[in-house]
Amino acid sequence: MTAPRTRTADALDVALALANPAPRPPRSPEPQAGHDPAASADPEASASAAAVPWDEARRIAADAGRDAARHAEAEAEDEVEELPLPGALGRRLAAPLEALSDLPAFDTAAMDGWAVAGPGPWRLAGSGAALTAGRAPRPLPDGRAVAVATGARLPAGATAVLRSEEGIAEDTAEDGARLRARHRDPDHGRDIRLRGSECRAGEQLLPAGTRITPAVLGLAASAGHDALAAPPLPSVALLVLGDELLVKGRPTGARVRDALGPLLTAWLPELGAEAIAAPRRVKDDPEALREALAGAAEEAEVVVTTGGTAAGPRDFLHAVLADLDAELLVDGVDVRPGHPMLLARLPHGAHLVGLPGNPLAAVAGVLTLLAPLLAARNGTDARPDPEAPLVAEVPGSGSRTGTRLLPAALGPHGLEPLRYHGSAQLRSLALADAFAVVPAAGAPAGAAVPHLPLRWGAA
Ligand SMILES: Nc1nc2c(c(=O)[nH]1)N[C@H]1C(S)=C(S)[C@@H](COP(=O)(O)OP(=O)(O)OC[C@H]3O[C@@H](n4cnc5c(N)ncnc54)[C@H](O)[C@@H]3O)O[C@H]1N2
Ligand code: MOO
Repeated sequence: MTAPRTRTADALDVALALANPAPRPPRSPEPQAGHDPAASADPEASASAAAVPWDEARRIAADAGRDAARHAEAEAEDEVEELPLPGALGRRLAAPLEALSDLPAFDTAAMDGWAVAGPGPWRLAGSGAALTAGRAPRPLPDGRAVAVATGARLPAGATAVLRSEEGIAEDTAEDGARLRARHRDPDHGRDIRLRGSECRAGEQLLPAGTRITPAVLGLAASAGHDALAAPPLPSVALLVLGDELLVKGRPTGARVRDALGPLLTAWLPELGAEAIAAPRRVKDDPEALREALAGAAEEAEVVVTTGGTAAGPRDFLHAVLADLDAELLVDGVDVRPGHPMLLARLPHGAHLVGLPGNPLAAVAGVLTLLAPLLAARNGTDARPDPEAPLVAEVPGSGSRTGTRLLPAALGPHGLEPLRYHGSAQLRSLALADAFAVVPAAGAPAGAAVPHLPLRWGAA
């Protein structure tokens, strides 16, 4: 994707290139640009001993999603809804999509010109007015031609379409209007879309479970459907933790804006899930968190929390999960950012994805745990990550271990890591096309590395 270069070139130039020296932020004594305080404070010291390798965390999340799919399958039948076409977008087909008619439903002109019957020259039928799309034509006797527009239903007896640029129509005194081919007669069947050449009525076009994309809506409409049957998407309850978070206005005093409520709410449909409600704000208080989690687990298949995953004085997630007898499937992942992310199974079967509070770390948590969980829940097989060369060196991360996920622009020469990749920073993410997956030791320019595409696309 090269568009960000042209559309947002200035912003991208600022964000590009890990190796470039960072501009000094205005009126701020804080270091910036890859020297995010949260990222440079060495969390190794208190990192969970149970942290699993990044790939394994993704596998565990996908396994959990498959479990959830088996569980959901039993209940899905009662919940299938018939949705008018636009409303079914993003869901999955409950049943195979069948064609309700032949496609095309009739022989159709593929070009503007004349429908001809048999070899030329031809007598031009009718008043000379063209058959246009939507009109039912009368049969065309042998030796006749009639003007047609692209998409028009062809008359019975038509053997080919002669394109307008290939034919010469002239009025003759003795015989009325005549048509001849400029060079040679069209071959039999030329520029005719035959009835049923795309599909026959009753034919299966797509299997059950296919994601309903704009293309699927178009195909369903072409094939005669007004509505599609689809079970609801997995439901997600979003709990945003942190007394310091503001929901509007500028960051003031010691308080910051909640970035994750808006980001995650908007991302869920693309991840194949539906939020049950607006993000719920939860106080930094263990009892409030316990109640919120227990309530959310009753209402939603997946509970997503933000913040409170670490071991700070106001981080209560671990304690509350223990109190609820949750089973921790992943407790910390060997990845930066996003290290303290977690995945748990709550007592009545709902899954909980605990995203770190630092916003870029939370996004890493979505890609590592939530996306594989939901994809597998929706029956999507994991595909190998695409690879692309790094256009610039990524230096090693010193004493730190773990896979690194770096927001990157994907251009014609490969992946260009972006500068603002600190775990509290979203500036580069907003311009990124993908996360480059880089080992802790770093990688030289030109090395092919896997990447996780951001399907929303920054272009
Ligand atoms: N001693 C240690 N401290 C920390 C470690 C560690 O291993 N040892 N890990 C660090 C890492 S890595 C991360 S990531 C964070 C994770 O912290 P929490 O998940 O507990 O998140 P909070 O403490 O609640 O918040 C962290 C940070 O993020 C801001 N935040 C929270 N929610 C939002 C939101 N919705 N929108 C915008 N910003 C948000 C919050 O204000 C804090 O600044 O822990 C490190 N610490
Ligand atoms: O570095 Mo944390 O990993 O700030 O997510």
